[in-house]
Amino acid sequence: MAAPTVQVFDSDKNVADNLCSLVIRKAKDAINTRGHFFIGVSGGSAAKFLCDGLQKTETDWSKWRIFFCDERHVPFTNPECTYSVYKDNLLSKINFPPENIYPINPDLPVGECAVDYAKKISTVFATTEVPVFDVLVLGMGPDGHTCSLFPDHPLLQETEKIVAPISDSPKPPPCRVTMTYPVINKCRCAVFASCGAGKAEILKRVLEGNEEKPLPASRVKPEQGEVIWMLDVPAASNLKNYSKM
Ligand SMILES: O=C(O)[C@H](O)[C@@H](O)[C@H](O)[C@H](O)COP(=O)(O)O
Repeated sequence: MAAPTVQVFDSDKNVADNLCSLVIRKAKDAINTRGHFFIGVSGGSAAKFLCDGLQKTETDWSKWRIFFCDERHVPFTNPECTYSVYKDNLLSKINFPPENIYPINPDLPVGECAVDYAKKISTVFATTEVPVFDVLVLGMGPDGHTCSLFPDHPLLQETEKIVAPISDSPKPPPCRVTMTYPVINKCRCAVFASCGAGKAEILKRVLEGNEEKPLPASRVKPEQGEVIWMLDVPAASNLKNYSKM
């Protein structure tokens, strides 16, 4: 398990550009070596970065399989739905086979929905083992949460399920479906994109804190994979050691 790589850029635009370049590079490698590219995506600013940047790219979209690191348990028509953000702002603009993106089924009650989503992932990966994602694109909230894994929440202790429901999310909406550490920490590459001064304090704790009860974002430590943090200067401003790209 290597230490996280921290990359600091002079603007959020450069964070977005570099995030998209990394994803495209990883997609190319995965398609060349294994035939498919399995990616998990998140909401928030990471969604905007990916939707804006990836639509300009050349890739074989038929080889992509897109899943959600977490999703709000709301109908697709609800503006809070992360799947619809990608559908409206990326998929509608590229030639993407609609069957190769896997939203949750929000018509199921949240507990069943999580079970159904875990099954969907295992079916697409065609494995009974924990699936290995090529890339998980993650965001981090100002409380240090990532996916829908929040500080001090019992889901941080999940060791079996790869996807779990949550119905008491401190960040609204309260009901969500989220990947858990057993699958997150099997991925080949986890990349966080975090921008803005509002992230500076928590980033110092996440990256340099060495805390007894690590914050959710600090617990992203893929056994065989890498963790990359892409930050802008304001987000990185409290860190001791970093060099600007
Ligand atoms: O469903 C959600 O609420 C988001 O996925 C959320 O977890 C987000 O990733 C972080 O809050 C960081 O968001 P920003 O990068 O926009 O600050």
